[in-house]
Amino acid sequence: MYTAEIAREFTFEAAHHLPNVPEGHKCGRLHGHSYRVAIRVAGTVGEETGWVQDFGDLKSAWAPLDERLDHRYLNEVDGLDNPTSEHLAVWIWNELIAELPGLSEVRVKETCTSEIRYVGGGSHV
Ligand SMILES: Nc1nc2c(c(=O)[nH]1)N=C([C@H](O)[C@H](O)COP(=O)(O)OP(=O)(O)OP(=O)(O)O)CN2
Ligand SMILES: [Zn+2]
Repeated sequence: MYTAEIAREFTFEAAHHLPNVPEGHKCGRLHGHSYRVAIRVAGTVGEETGWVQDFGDLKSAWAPLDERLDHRYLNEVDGLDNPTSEHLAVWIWNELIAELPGLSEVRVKETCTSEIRYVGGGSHV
């Protein structure tokens, strides 16, 4: 018996602006990103199954979120009025945790060079 982590990556396209940045900050203007999201699930590798969880479960859990995020204006999505990558990662975590109780990490990349990683916990909105 041993534990492992599985991960799956997803992409979606969306527009946003950041309402709370200082005046003149480029991110205050409407713009878009090709977002990349990675979700990880940790658990015991089943003796019979040989896996932590079916990769397909991660895909199924993500599907309704893709519907709510892809080609959307994120500021209009309920709970994402200030859609920083950090807030988006927490939002994704909160949406997935019931479906994926082993969720261990959500990563969000809005550009090739920037990434945020959320592992749950803390107090947040
Ligand atoms: N900690 C965070 N910082 C920034 C966020 C964020 O969500 N969390 N978001 C932004 C903007 O969304 C911006 O679009 C991305 O900015 P940046 O990483 O600077 O992207 P660029 O590709 O424009 O950067 P280059 O300098 O051109 O490579 C800003 N900060
Ligand atoms: Zn942006």
